[in-house]
Amino acid sequence: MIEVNGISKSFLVAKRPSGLWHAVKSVFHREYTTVEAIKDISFTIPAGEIVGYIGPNGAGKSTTIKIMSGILVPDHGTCSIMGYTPWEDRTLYVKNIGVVFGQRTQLWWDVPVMDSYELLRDIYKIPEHSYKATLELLIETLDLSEIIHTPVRQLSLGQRMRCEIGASLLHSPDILFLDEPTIGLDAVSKIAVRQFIQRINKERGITIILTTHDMNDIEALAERILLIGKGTLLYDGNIQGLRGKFGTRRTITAEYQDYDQPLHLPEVSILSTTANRAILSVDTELTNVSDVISQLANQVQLMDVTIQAQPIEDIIVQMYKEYQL
Ligand SMILES: Nc1ncnc2c1ncn2[C@@H]1O[C@H](COP(=O)(O)OP(=O)(O)OP(=O)(O)O)[C@@H](O)[C@H]1O
Repeated sequence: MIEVNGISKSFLVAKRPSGLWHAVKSVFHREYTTVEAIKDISFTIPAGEIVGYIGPNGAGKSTTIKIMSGILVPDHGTCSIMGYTPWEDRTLYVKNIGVVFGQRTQLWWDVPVMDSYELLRDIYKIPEHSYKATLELLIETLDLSEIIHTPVRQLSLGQRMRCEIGASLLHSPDILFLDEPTIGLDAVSKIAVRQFIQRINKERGITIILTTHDMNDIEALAERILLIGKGTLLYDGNIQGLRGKFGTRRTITAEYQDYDQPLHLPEVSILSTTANRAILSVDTELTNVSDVISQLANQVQLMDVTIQAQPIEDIIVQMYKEYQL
């Protein structure tokens, strides 16, 4: 459904020197540098998949999404989405996609949300019967009935985001690009947005490309992760693969009867200890968890032990470090 092949994109950026003399000089002679935003990116995405597109700030995520949604033209490479080249067949192509940029709005600021929706209906030439049916469904599933007649500027961020997602789905697209859809939302709204994304993917088979810095979004939603760093694709696989490759640490929390001697646990990082509790970090590539617990049991009277896998957030930080991002 989506085939991206060797796309690259550079931007020519004017150097802005500091100091008055240099600023005056640059009016007559401007120097430029080239920023390579993405380099030779390739991937394919089958219909119905949810893909998390992740990477640190400035990695090239938005540039890729802009190329895939037809806003930018790459310098090299090809991109075929549902048979369209996004930047060439834009008018026909946009009928098949929905785009939500969490930091920007596609709704008219001063008018009620409903008026924006009706304008979008006209822009996309959505037939009245299917518009009504979709609208009803969106009002119900995104809980819009209380807010749809309110001007956008009076909405909270979470309410606006629900309306934005609704707007992007009015024309029943097959593909949805979501750029930071949960940014700035409270915990309850984040969960509501995630559940909705999951639901439209499951029930309507919409393919979703999600960029986010929120690893909980990724854990909740993405079956597959594409990791980009400094414009290059570094990892393409699932979360389990990521854990296997980078998430080798486990945290052991042990509760025991009061013990006032130092613990002897070779190859283990002791994160904290009190008289009756220790938090340990174990690298499973160096030693295994059961050995650590039996060493511990030889020294203290254990009451309770919990073992936690490394949080996905830590794994990502480790990956960024490993790739020097
Ligand atoms: N219009 C532009 N003009 C000049 N440089 C740009 C432009 N758009 C992006 N860049 C540069 O390209 C690189 C990639 O930017 P991009 O916005 O794609 O990153 P990103 O991964 O989306 O980052 P973030 O997580 O911060 O949103 C950055 O170095 C950025 O400064």
